[in-house]
Amino acid sequence: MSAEATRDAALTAPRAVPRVLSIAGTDPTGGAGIQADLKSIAANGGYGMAVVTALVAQNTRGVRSVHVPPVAFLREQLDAVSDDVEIDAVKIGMLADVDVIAAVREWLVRVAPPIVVLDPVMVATSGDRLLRADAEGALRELARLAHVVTPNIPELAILADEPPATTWQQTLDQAARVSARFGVLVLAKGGHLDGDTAPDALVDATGPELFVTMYDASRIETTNTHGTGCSLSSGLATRLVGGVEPARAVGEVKRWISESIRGGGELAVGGGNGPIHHFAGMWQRAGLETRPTASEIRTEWWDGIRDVREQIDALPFLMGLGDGSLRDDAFRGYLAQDALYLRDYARALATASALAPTVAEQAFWAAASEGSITAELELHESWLADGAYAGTRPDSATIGYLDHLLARCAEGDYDTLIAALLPCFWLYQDIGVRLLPRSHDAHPYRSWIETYADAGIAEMTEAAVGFVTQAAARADERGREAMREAFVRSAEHELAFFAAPLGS
Ligand SMILES: Nc1ncnc2c1ncn2[C@@H]1O[C@H](COP(=O)(O)OP(=O)(O)O)[C@@H](O)[C@H]1O
Ligand SMILES: Cc1ncc(COP(=O)(O)O)c(N)n1
Repeated sequence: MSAEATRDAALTAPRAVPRVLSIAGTDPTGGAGIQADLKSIAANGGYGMAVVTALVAQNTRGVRSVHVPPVAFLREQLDAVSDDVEIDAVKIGMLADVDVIAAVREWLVRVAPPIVVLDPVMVATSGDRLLRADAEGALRELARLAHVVTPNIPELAILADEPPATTWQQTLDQAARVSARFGVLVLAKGGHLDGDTAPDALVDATGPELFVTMYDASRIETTNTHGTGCSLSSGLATRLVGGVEPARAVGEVKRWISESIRGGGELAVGGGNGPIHHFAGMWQRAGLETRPTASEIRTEWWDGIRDVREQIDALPFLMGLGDGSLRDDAFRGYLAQDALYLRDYARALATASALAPTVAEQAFWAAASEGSITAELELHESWLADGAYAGTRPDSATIGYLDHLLARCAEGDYDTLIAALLPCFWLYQDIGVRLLPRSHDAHPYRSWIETYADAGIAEMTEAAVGFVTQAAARADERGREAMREAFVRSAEHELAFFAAPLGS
């Protein structure tokens, strides 16, 4: 892509996380108002912000009192947000009185946010007033500045300045009149009608043609409906960002509110009309698990086998290998076992290649398998050419290690298999690099040490560590634990393998 095309794409693509401002009243029990809005915005994928219009002493049983701070302070809050943050959408809830409405109106005209959803809050579920009766006319006029209004049946009646609808058809007709009169989309909510459905309809009578999109949902038998209207409108504002078709955004938010109403019972908050569970579906689908990064796993796993590494270093075999004092027959006996090991290790590497999810990994494990066989052949040619070890049978350490690897192959789980394959790369490369300073021209095991201290081996080890730890970072907790166990077991087998030639 050219630089211009990249920039154009960045300008036209929806911002990944919409910034959504709620202008509303409070609910200290967290189920309605601003507290519900912030949860809804987050649950629908947005970054939530909040300007408080009124402080409401309320709970799930009802409203106790309302405190409206000075309007000048409301203006300061609104400007503090818009002077700093580019706002993608605004949801407006409780406005309390005419002065608050006037301040919000002036700000809306000046700032012109791209999306405005107005929930014409008038009366709480408990029946308490949240808008002074003398402010209804001002709220009606504010509807002209919104893109979508989300009235329930009593609120729709007040917007229409008519008696409340008693049937769903009357509701739709009334919504069409409000839509045409104020030039706004109306999401009419049938939640307050009797019956076993909770139908909603998006009504657009702003042009010459009438468009009605119906959303049928079965009514959920519950008393946990505190804050449904607040939640629906703020979730909708969030989902409208980025030019999403309103009919589609309503469908999405409706499915979300239904699962959140259904999950409300789990919360058991308060003794009245309880809140909905804004994250019920999300928590169920994704869980609450956190995941470590690949580099954290790298450190944790390496530290986790510190004692095994220290025990390997302390083995007489390793000490003799380092200072060159190791007896020749012990070393050749070890190599004969290693040659047996490498043939099956190569098969396990080939299985990892066959199971690999990406071509890069497939190629990597195939190359490692080939390298392993080549190493086996070279061992025979250089150290074991005299045939003295030709009939060697695998000892119990070799059998134990290979059984572990071949069992992981048989399971067919790529992640645990590559975790089991890793210690052979990592421990040998580490030992090679640490023994290298002790090698010299006359050192009897110089070629062995230099093989494992080689830059090519370091590169392959780095790649293997990368593939394994990235797979572990992607895995869920159980999968990651199974990988770690397979890795530790292989490291322990390496210890037994190094201990075997000298009988520990
Ligand atoms: N018992 C219920 N079962 C299913 N959906 C419901 C139920 N109660 C409300 N809803 C839905 O929740 C949303 C908010 O509706 P409503 O309760 O009418 O708003 P408000 O809180 O403004 O009165 C609507 O989509 C409505 O259909
Ligand atoms: C501050 C505030 N705003 C709105 C509502 C309405 O709640 P509901 O969504 O249940 O109608 C409320 N109870 N409190």
